[in-house]
Amino acid sequence: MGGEPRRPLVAFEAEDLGYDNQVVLSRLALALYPGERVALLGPSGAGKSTLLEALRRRLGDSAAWCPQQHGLVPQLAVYHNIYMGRLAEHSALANLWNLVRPLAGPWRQVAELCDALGLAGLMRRPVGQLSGGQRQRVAIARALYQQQELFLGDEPVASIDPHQALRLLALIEARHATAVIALHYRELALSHFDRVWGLRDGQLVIDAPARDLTLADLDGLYPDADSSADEAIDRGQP
Ligand SMILES: Nc1ncnc2c1ncn2[C@@H]1O[C@H](COP(=O)(O)OP(=O)(O)OP(=O)(O)O)[C@@H](O)[C@H]1O
Repeated sequence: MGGEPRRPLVAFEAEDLGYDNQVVLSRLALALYPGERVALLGPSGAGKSTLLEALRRRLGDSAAWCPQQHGLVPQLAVYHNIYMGRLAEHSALANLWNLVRPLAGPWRQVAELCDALGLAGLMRRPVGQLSGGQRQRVAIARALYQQQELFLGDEPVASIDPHQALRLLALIEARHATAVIALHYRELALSHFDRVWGLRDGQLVIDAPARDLTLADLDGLYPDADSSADEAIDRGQP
């Protein structure tokens, strides 16, 4: 009976998050527990990136990070962009050498990720020559390559079609015990996550287990809700 109370990995207790002259999320109170998969929803400008950045600052290097702007170097090959996920683990000399002649171990690991992400055959291609969806998958691969327990993703499947988005989310889930992922597919939020955080008008208005929520609850986050994208996913599923 009883046992140790669960300890959150990170918690905010009535904190204001924002920028110099603007509070974006006021009196934010939430906690992230080990093993939770959280979908972060809300209309554009609601503060999803602001919250993810704050989580990232708190969690530091223990979180794999897939940012919205990707932060890829267009002149460098896919392999090198993914390798950068763990740049800090190697000596400066090893990193320099790797630029000229890829190290065998990292090359194998990156190749395995590229296979899983549908990027096989593109490892030597400069990222600047890839499509938007391919770049997004390189950004996901770089975050997966960090091999952390926890994944923070700022719309990592935004420019990817819903069916592939499902596959990529499954890949992320399989490799991370805990995740917070901003996304726009409401149906996916309910079917593939444990918990939903919903932001609207500067507040966390939903913080609930996904099983307790309906699509209509999530529609309420969006001023001009349209579930057609989600319905498209429904129709496409076997
Ligand atoms: N670096 C910044 N400096 C000042 N204000 C910012 C900065 N980044 C974002 N904001 C503002 O903070 C608010 C929330 O932005 P944020 O990027 O967190 O929203 P979001 O929910 O991630 O939006 P989107 O879905 O469009 O990516 C917006 O009003 C935005 O203009």
